[in-house]
Formats: sequence, structure tokens, C-alpha cells
Amino acid sequence: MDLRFDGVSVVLNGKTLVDRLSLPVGSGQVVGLVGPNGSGKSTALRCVYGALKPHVGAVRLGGTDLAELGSRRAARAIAALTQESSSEFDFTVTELVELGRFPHLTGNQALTARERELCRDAMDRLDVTHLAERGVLSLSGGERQRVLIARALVQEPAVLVLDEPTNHLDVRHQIELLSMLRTLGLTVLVVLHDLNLAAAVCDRIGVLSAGSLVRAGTPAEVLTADLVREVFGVEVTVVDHPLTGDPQLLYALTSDRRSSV
Ligand SMILES: Nc1ncnc2c1ncn2[C@@H]1O[C@H](COP(=O)(O)OP(=O)(O)OP(=O)(O)O)[C@@H](O)[C@H]1O
Repeated sequence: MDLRFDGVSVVLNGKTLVDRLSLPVGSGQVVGLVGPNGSGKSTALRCVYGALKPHVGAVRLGGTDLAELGSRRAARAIAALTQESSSEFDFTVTELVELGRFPHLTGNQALTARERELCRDAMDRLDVTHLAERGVLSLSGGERQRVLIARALVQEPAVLVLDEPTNHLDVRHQIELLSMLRTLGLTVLVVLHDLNLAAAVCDRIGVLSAGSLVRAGTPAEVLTADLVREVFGVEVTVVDHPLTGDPQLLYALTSDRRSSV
């Protein structure tokens, strides 16, 4: 199912945080949102998972304005891993993952055998099965992040929204997670800070700067040295990845010792 920002603006305390954002996220595509700190990425995502309502414009799921879809249908269709996703309660890992089925249950309905199998499968995929009986409050940041992603998957959403999902993950788990995103067949909207990972995983990328979309397109169309200089104020050399052909950015520290010897 496709998702679309249709002229979305968000104004809070008199400040325009997102300014007339229009961006399609095609069905089954992985679309990245990148941009400097404070450029409005999380704010845009909040409009998708219902934490904020656009002041102007709409977020449409399969053509329907989320505001008209109803919170229960939206909660079933959209799973989110956000900056705020965490648990204040010391659920076990299994319990927290099973909570991902909550939007599909009525009353005190117990999980079916298929749903339990789904939870076990998600825990395997996210490499957290060995933590099944641990309390989530005792987990490391990366372990907790993987549990929350498993919880999002068991929801069987049409759309997955992820705000910096690689935060806290070591390089193996970063690569595994992003590789998995490409195999899910879901519509994925993901905020990433690492532009090289964004280039590797995304079909398309939108670049936000001060709340406005400054460019959208394929990674090769978007991640140019000019764009990175203009938006991030950083000089980069762009090369093609020798195996995948994806654009990859090479950075040099401004105080690189080797340039002065
Ligand atoms: N309730 C609020 N009132 C006023 N300004 C806010 C409010 N919430 C967020 N902001 C500001 O809106 C801007 C955009 O924030 P947002 O979290 O969307 O940026 P971001 O691109 O996700 O940033 P980061 O990369 O640092 O996570 C920031 O300047 C932030 O301080």
C-alpha cells in the first residue's frame, strides 16, 4: 500500500517545522528521509504514526487521508519505531514483542498459535531469541532496538515507519536490519543519518532542510557533492560502490593531519 505526504505543513508554537512537504512513498518501496539535525524529519514521521496532525495538507495511505481512516485501522496498517518507542514497564522480551499484535486483538483475546509462531519468527530474525525471558529494561540499547523492531514486524503492517533504526546497533546488526528491510515487501519510510547506508538501502531519498524538501529522487540523483555541501555544509567525494554501484560518500576531517604534512 502506498503512502503519500500531500502538501503537509506542521506549525508548532508559531514555528513552521515542516513546510508543504509532498513526497510519495510507493507501495513496497524503501524511501529514506535525510537532513541535518532539526530539519523536520521526525516531525514529518510523527504525522504518519499519528502523534501529530498536519496543520495543512494530508498524509494519505492508499489514497485515504489518515485523519479519515480512524485510529484503529491506522494502528493496524502502520507500525512505527520512533525516538519515543520504549517501555517504562519491565516486560519480558517475549511479552513486549507479543504486544505488537495488540492492534489486531479485541478484549482479552489470547494470541493464536500462528501469532505466537509469528512472534518467535520475528525474534529469530532480529536475533533476540536468546533474550526471550529477559526484562526489557535490562537490555543494552542495541538489544532493545532489535526487540522493538521485532514488535513492529509482528504487527504485520502495510507500512513500516522507522526513525533512525540503526541507532545503537553495531555494524553487523545495522547491515542485517537494513538488508532485511529490503526483503519485507513492505512500504518503508525510514529516517537515517548515515547517508551511505541510506544510499545502500533506499529506492528513493528525500532531503529535508529547515522543514522543506530540497530534493527527492534515487540515491544517485540526490546524493551529489553539491547537495551535501549545500544542505550539510560538508565537502565529500562521491564514488560508486565497487560491488553495488550505489553512490558512497567519502569524508575527510577538516583537521586531517595528513593534508598538512
Ligand atoms: N513542540 C515544539 N515546539 C517548537 N519547536 C519544536 C517542537 N518540537 C520540535 N521542535 C523543533 O522542530 C525542529 C524539527 O525537529 P525534528 O525533531 O523534526 O528534527 P529532525 O530533523 O528529526 O532532527 P534530528 O536529526 O536532530 O533528530 C527542531 O528545531 C526542533 O527543536
